[in-house]
Amino acid sequence: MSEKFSVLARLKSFNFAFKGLWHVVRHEHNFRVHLFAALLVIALSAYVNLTINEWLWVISAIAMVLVAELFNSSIEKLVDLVSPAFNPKAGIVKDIAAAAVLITAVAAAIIGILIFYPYFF
Ligand SMILES: Nc1ncnc2c1ncn2[C@@H]1O[C@H](COP(=O)(O)OP(=O)(O)OP(=O)(O)O)[C@@H](O)[C@H]1O
Repeated sequence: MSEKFSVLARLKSFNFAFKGLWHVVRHEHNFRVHLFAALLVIALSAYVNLTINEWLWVISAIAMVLVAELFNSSIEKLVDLVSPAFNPKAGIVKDIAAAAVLITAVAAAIIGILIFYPYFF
């Protein structure tokens, strides 16, 4: 049977999500690097006064990278939990999660170049 809707329970879920976010901000260097880059890009976007459409692309690209980084960190933690010892399969799982971040970062870089190039050259 499904539970009754509770505003308090929903607020607690938000709290768990922020707890996870705060954990990666404090402990994951790669996430901090991407977050710092995102803040720089947002500042640059405000400086050159992007159009609404350009803002949509920039925000989507930033979110895509940060979300991939969060899933990557989560998968790393899960792998460490279920396979603390060396295991080639565990390594592949982590490598694939890292590859997902790489793809999003390359796509975000291309989006950034296409959007900002006309403002500077
Ligand atoms: N249990 C394991 N068994 C086999 N190989 C592993 C294992 N854990 C990690 N590896 C290999 O080492 C690489 C780095 O794993 P690690 O957990 O140290 O990530 P990381 O370097 O902390 O990543 P990031 O820098 O993104 O936080 C993995 O991509 C994988 O190739």
